Amino acid sequence: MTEVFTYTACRQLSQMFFAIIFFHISEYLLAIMFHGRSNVRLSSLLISKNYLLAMLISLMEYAIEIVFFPSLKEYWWISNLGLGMVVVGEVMRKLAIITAGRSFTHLIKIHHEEHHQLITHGVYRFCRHPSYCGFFIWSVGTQIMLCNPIATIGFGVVVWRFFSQRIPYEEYFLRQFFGSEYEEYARHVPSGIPFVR
Ligand SMILES: C[S@@+](CC[C@H](N)C(=O)[O-])C[C@H]1O[C@@H](n2cnc3c(N)ncnc32)[C@H](O)[C@@H]1O
Repeated sequence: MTEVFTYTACRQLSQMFFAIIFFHISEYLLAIMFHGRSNVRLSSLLISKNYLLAMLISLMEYAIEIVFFPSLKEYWWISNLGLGMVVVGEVMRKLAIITAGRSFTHLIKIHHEEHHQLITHGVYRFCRHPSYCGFFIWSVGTQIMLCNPIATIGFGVVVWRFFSQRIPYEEYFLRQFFGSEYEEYARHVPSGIPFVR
């Protein structure tokens, strides 16, 4: 029993830490690649207080459950499904960043800059917000990978609410920058976040 417990915790937690470290370092490096070192702040690591709190709560849930309900963590098909979601979400987000290039900024642009072009090709052909869709899949996937039922629901609700408010705000400016071109794009391509038009 102890051996299984150790293997399970070691494997699931190391997958989690690798996923987090890879996600943030690659975000930072891509930001430097497209915007130059002098234009990139540490905020491009995308680590906020709320994010740290959410990750801490998820690790607390994991610790409590692996001690009191260890069998909950032994559903390997669920954990592997989560791992698959982490990979798919990560690939989707990074494809979005690489496709949009300089048009992709971590902060929402509220003034039109010359180099900012409307991107509608690559992954942007399938949804208007592939990086948000990728992050949504990635973040919920991390909790499914840990077999954390409460944090899975919590992450899903919080991340969905965050993007359901951010998308209309972001698109208000995209409509100002690109006018009818963006209207036409938005008419034919879904947002990529469930139930967000
Ligand atoms: C964090 S990026 C997210 C981009 C997009 N929402 C996504 O999920 O892939 C935010 C910046 O991308 C820009 N942006 C969003 N969609 C865009 C598009 N289709 N073409 C060009 N810029 C876009 C916005 O103006 C904003 O400054």
